[in-house]
Parts: sequence; structure tokens; C-alpha cells
Amino acid sequence: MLKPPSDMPMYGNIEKSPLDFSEVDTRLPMLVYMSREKRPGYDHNKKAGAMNALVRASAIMSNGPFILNLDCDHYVYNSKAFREGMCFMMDRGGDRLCYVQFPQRFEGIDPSDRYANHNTVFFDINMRALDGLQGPVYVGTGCLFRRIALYGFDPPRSKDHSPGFCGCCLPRGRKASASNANPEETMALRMGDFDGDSMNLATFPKKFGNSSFLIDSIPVAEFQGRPLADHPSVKNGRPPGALTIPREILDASIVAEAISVVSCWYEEKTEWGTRVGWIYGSVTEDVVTGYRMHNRGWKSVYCVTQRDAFRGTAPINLTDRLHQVLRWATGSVEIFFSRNNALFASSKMKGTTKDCIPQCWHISLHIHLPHCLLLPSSTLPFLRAVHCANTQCHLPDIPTYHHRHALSPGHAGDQVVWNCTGRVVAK
Ligand SMILES: O=c1ccn([C@@H]2O[C@H](COP(=O)(O)OP(=O)(O)O[C@H]3O[C@H](CO)[C@@H](O)[C@H](O)[C@H]3O)[C@@H](O)[C@H]2O)c(=O)[nH]1
Ligand SMILES: [Mn+2]
Repeated sequence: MLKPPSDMPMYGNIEKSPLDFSEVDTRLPMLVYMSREKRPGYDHNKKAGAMNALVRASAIMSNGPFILNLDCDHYVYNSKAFREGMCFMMDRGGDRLCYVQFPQRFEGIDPSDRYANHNTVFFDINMRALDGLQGPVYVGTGCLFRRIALYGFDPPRSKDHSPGFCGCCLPRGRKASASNANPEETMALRMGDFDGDSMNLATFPKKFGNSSFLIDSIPVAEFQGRPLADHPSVKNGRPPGALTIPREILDASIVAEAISVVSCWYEEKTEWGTRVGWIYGSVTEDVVTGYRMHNRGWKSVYCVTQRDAFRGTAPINLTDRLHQVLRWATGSVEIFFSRNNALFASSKMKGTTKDCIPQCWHISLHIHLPHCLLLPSSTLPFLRAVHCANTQCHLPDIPTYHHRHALSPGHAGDQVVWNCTGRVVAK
């Protein structure tokens, strides 16, 4: 852990540097490298488990109301993209946004994109279309989250917002049963509504675990993530100047608490991975995690910046690419046959989204299944042609194009989380 910066600005010293930094605040953001505890007998839940440990540790150490999630094989290509994402979050009504998803863009792919690594149909058609409905799906990286949405709360004013479909299209009985279908699931913690009885703090240790630091940080993150109350139309706003109060400096007891929330037993008998944080048990945990938020009524935004916000690497040899798409196709099938199928969505999910998400899965299966069929027979030229036709890429003129083995499936690596308050937490 780098030494945490003080709250006061620290201006550069002219004598020590040839450049004049006398009016520049030279503090570095706090950087923490975190490695969660893993033990035999405790499922670490792969990426979803890593993300949940990061969310808890960062709640204790900096509690940024917004969190940027980047995979280890991606990097920031446009620092101004953060501001664009935050504009959506801070806009009027932005407090009902759970995340801002940026497109995934890749480097090092051959010009003909023979393995369809750019996923053009998905990132430039499907995701843009979903943006016009309830918002894009979460695709695992390049995503700016509202911390409170990750905690499984309903969006603010959820009672004021009626479902997106016309009530008369549903038989009365069905509508009533949709909203009461699973009281445990739909009766989320209505932090933003502040209607007193719905925020039952007594249930928090069962949901979030026994860390009182963590539980106390939850209302703070909710408050700090609200839009500025600078206009009468801003409901539930944060008064100007509310964020300028000095922060507590990290001491040994806070660091000890952060270590305890990343221990392998912390999640036992809590709702981490089931209703709180990244959801466990799916090979495409990202899609399920985003879907659960949409199902509570949160909206998301697709933010396509002129200069790519982030860039990453993709598997550029056929075997690795096939393993990747096999995983995605497995995830799609798995979701289809689970309670996370949008056909069973709650009444808070927009009707049009309910209709479209299964369509997207259909498209995804259409694209990915041919890849999967190819897996055992990737050398057959005929199947390769089918594969390329399905993924809309050109067949290369020279089949022996040199493949670089940049990545292998499930390559080791870590998640990086930026807590968007100037402090950085990483694993
Ligand atoms: O046991 C694991 C496996 C993976 N990861 C992380 O997961 C991320 C994605 O893994 P990668 O091997 O790069 O998979 P991709 O197929 O490239 O990932 C895409 O698909 C995944 C869902 O299948 C999403 O989670 C990713 O964000 C998305 O970029 C990486 O940053 C890894 O650090 C872990 O932390 N632990
Ligand atoms: Mn990757």
C-alpha cells in the first residue's frame, strides 16, 4: 500500500525540479494492491469472488461512491472518458443509473479480424440498441458502477416508476403476482426512498457480513453518490459542499478491518454472491450481475466515446478464441435455463427489455454456437468457412497467417478497481 495522501493539497517544490510545479497539487492517489485469502475448502469464486473482495476492502478504505471495473488485460486509453461516464451519473435522474458501460475495444488483432474479436455486431449494434431500452448489459470490463447498486438496493423512487409495459396488456392476476412473485427478491433495501421502515438496518449483518465498518459505509456511499442539489427538479440531491468534509486518515485498525473482509470465510452465511455484489455460479457472471440490477429497475447507459475509453487484448489464436466463445455460449444457455431468464423478469424490468434480451441471446447463440461446433475440428477448412461466414469476417487469402500466442484461456491475472474519488484500489 502506498502511503495515503493527506487531505491538504501538496504543491511542488521549485528548487527540486526544473519545471515549475509550485501551483500544481502533486499528491498521488492512494494505491492499494490487494490479494484475498484463498484456502482449500473455500470456493474463491474466481473473478466474481475477487470483485466482491475488492468492493468490501475499498468500502473500508476509501468508500468511493463510484467504482470502475477493468479486466487485467485492458488499460485506460482515454482519461477523459471517466468524466463522460460521471456526467451521466451526476445528471438529473442519474441517481437511477446502476452503471455506465463502455464498449470493449481491442488491439493486436489482424486487419481482417478473422476470428471476429472486435465483436462488431454485439458492441456496435446490440449494445447501442439496448441503450435505447433499459440500458446495455454489463460485459465484465470497462464499466463504471454506482457502489450502492452493487449492494443490491432498489433504485431511488422505485415506487414512482411504473413498469415499462402497458398494464392493460397483462391479465390483472398476472400483474399482481408479478410484483409479489418473490417478496424476498423484490423487497430490496430501498435506501434511496428513505421512507423509514423499508431501510431495516437489523438485516444488514445477514446480508453484508459482520463488519460494522462496512455496514456504516453503506449510507455514506449512497449519500455521496447523489447528484448535486443545484436545481429544484433534482430529487434526493446532495447539498453543495457536502463532499468537502475531511476524510479520516487510514490507521492500522482500518487496514486490519480491510484485511478481515477479504478473508476466505467472510462471506459465509451472507448474501455476497447471491443478492449482493457480483453473482456467483455462472461462467458469465458479468451478464447475470447486470441483469439482476436491471431486474430491480435500475437503468444503465452505453457510453461510446470518440477516442476509445479503454483498450485491451483478445485471444488471437483460434483455439483460445474458441474456448472464449464456448464459455460465452455456455453462459447464455445457462442463463436461459436459470431464474435469470429475462422472460421471468420482475415487473420493474422494462417490457421491451424483457422482449429484447432473449433476442440478444438468440443472436449470441447464433454467432457462438458455430464457434463451439468448430472446437474439436478447427482445422477443417469447410467448417472454418462456415465459422467465418457466421462471424462476418473475411477468410484470409493466406491460411497460414502467423498466430501470436498472446493469451491462453483463463490466463492468470487480476482485476483492477478504481475507486472514483481519486484513490485507487487494485488486486
Ligand atoms: O479465475 C479467474 C479467472 C478470470 N479472472 C479475471 O477475469 C477477467 C476476464 O478473464 P479473461 O480470461 O480475460 O476472459 P475474457 O473472455 O477475455 O473476458 C470476457 O468475458 C468474461 C465473462 O466470461 C468477462 O468477465 C470479462 O470481463 C470479459 O472481458 C480477467 O481480468 C481475469 O483477471 C479472475 O480474476 N479469476
Ligand atoms: Mn480478456
